[in-house]
Amino acid sequence: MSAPTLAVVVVAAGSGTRLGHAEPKAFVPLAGRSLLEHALERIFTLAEPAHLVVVAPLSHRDEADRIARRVAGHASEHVTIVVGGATRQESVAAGIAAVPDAVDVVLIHDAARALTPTDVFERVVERVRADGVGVIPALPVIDTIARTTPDGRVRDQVDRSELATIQTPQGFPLEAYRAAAAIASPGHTDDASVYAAAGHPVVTVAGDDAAFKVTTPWDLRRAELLLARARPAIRTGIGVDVHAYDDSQPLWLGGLYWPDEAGLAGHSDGDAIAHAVCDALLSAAGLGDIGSRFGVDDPRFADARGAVFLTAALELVRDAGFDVVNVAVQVIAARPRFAARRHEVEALLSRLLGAPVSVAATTSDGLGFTGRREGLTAVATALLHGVS
Ligand SMILES: Nc1ccn([C@@H]2O[C@H](COP(=O)(O)OP(=O)(O)OP(=O)(O)O)[C@@H](O)[C@H]2O)c(=O)n1
Ligand SMILES: C[C@](O)(CO)[C@H](O)COP(=O)(O)O
Repeated sequence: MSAPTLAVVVVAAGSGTRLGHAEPKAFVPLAGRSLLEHALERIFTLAEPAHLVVVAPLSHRDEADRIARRVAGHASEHVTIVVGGATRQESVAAGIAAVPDAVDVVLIHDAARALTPTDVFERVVERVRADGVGVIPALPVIDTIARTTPDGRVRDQVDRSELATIQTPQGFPLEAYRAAAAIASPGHTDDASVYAAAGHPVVTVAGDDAAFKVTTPWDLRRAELLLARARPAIRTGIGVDVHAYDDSQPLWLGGLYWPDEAGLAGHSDGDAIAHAVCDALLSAAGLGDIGSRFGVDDPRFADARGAVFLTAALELVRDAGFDVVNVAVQVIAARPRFAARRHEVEALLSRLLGAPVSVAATTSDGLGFTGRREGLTAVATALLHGVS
């Protein structure tokens, strides 16, 4: 991919005092994913490729890096993570400094506006490119606005037809924005005011109700409800896992220990059934896969039994607002002889997942690597039901 000429700076370094969670706001979960991840997903569906700069708190720099690279996938080379400052304005400055020089248009976006639809980004970019001005999404004010005194008395009303509420992303020609930011006084609460203070024109395009800033616990609940409504009630997923036999290892399969059988090689205990089921659950919930969720560098999962992975995957799926309807597994292997313990495996997995799990097994009639008794394959499907 040639170097993008668009950059998006996502500011995610705020603490979220008004939301009141232990972790910084951008890392608070919303339907199983962080606010930051939701925000980035909507940026990576932009038609125009963009260089992404995420501005994170020092404490969550590595977490931001993991999230951004997971969402960016093959575009990860165009991701930069920087550490933010004490105010939003300082965080934006840190982000802008990291934007590559090949960029000509920059968008500045709040991670807290996690559900901002992609078309708002597109409207802003299009207008900056067309007119070379600063562009901000805006919505009309719908409430009556009054000027009040510090002790709560109403002084007068303000003509709301002249007012708008301002959202992000806010877009600018990069060079002009950098020059404006270099001479800006502190205390700006958005980027358009930095740009306008240097004498540049700023225009509005239509904002979107879904681009609201998650600020209070009520906002988070509203975001959860919006996602629940958008989510289809039923989802299916598929998972496949293959492991080679390793005579020096004990066999753990379907959560059970199989004495006198050759084990399976692999990270953790090589339980291909449990791993395929995890992938099916995560895939159905749109939560990635076992490798990206429970990486080999995560000490919780070194040498972990299948049940540990299944319990962790189930927790993620439930946090994302789903219940498991059922899981089906097909094992393809010459050994172990499965029939004698099938019911035991089904009972154990069903108990772990709180839903029926059925397991079937077949050989491959001597064909392929399973036929040559080199390894075992497990294929699983999962059906989930949205509950929130
Ligand atoms: N020092 C800061 C302050 C804010 N932000 C980011 O700017 C956006 C808008 O700020 P706001 O929602 O007000 O976030 P907080 O400052 O975290 O919230 P609060 O005022 O409740 O503490 C958020 O995405 C936030 O992460 C930032 O990157 N650096
Ligand atoms: C940039 C912004 O989201 C536009 O509405 C807003 O100004 C951020 O202000 P905050 O005081 O940092 O929440």
